[in-house]
Amino acid sequence: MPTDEDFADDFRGSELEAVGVSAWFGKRKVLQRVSLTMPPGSVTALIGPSGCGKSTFLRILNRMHELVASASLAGEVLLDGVDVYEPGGRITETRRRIGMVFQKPNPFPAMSIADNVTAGLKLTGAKASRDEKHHLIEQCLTKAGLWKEVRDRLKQPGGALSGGQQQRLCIARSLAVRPDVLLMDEPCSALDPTSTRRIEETIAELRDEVTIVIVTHNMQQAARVSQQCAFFLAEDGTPGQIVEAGPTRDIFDDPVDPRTADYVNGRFG
Ligand SMILES: Nc1ncnc2c1ncn2[C@@H]1O[C@H](COP(=O)(O)OP(=O)(O)OP(=O)(O)O)[C@@H](O)[C@H]1O
Repeated sequence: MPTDEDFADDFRGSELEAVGVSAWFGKRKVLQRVSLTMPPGSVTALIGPSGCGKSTFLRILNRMHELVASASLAGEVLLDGVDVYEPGGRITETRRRIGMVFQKPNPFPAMSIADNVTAGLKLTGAKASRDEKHHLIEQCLTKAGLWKEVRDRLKQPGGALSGGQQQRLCIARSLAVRPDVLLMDEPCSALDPTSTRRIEETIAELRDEVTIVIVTHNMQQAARVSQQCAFFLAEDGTPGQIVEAGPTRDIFDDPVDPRTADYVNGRFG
């Protein structure tokens, strides 16, 4: 059961590194030798046109890719230097340490707000007293920027919240199992501009504690929230590759590759 001290002392995020990652669906190769370091204390944005493999790459990072029957992959994903695909490695532990927030908010709609936050603890087998749970609920909802809005209605169903609130509830649920990395797959694409801003503020507040990797189609959002960007491209039916990765400012203001400049300036994609 995580305590305040855990969050305060060692909830600092981990380094995630993809080394030569390729991916297939059946015989079709969709990613070609992608390498990327995602450092702690920072937000890495994955950008690029539709279909270039950003979501596939994200799902490889926490072993969700293998849930698809036809899917296969090559390469390594190192979490603090240890390959998450190492034989004998525990999938549930990888998915606990590397959490995921999806495009569409997916709280358990009939479950209370409070129970939604602690829902992941059952999967990890963590035991907690009532007081510990209450403390964790407040802590995670606070970190997700939702506590003040819901503290008087914790027993109401998660499905009764607005879309933006539901997404912040999902972030709180992810945080409750104390991840080292949080993957976010277009977390704002179903939200209005105000809710989007609220999530972006939450991301900014969380990045000192958990390494964040976010897929976004919104270039303004990538520029606002990330410190590092990776531009993916799958040209003419070839598998997706990283054209260029580096500090966000360089990718937007001084990219090396003309294709990066064209993409971030909205000339294609
Ligand atoms: N479950 C699947 N089965 C077969 N092919 C898939 C599957 N999921 C994705 N693909 C294919 O893999 C390629 C990469 O898809 P992916 O969703 O990773 O791209 P993306 O860059 O995230 O796209 P978008 O920005 O539209 O979400 C695409 O050609 C897609 O059609």
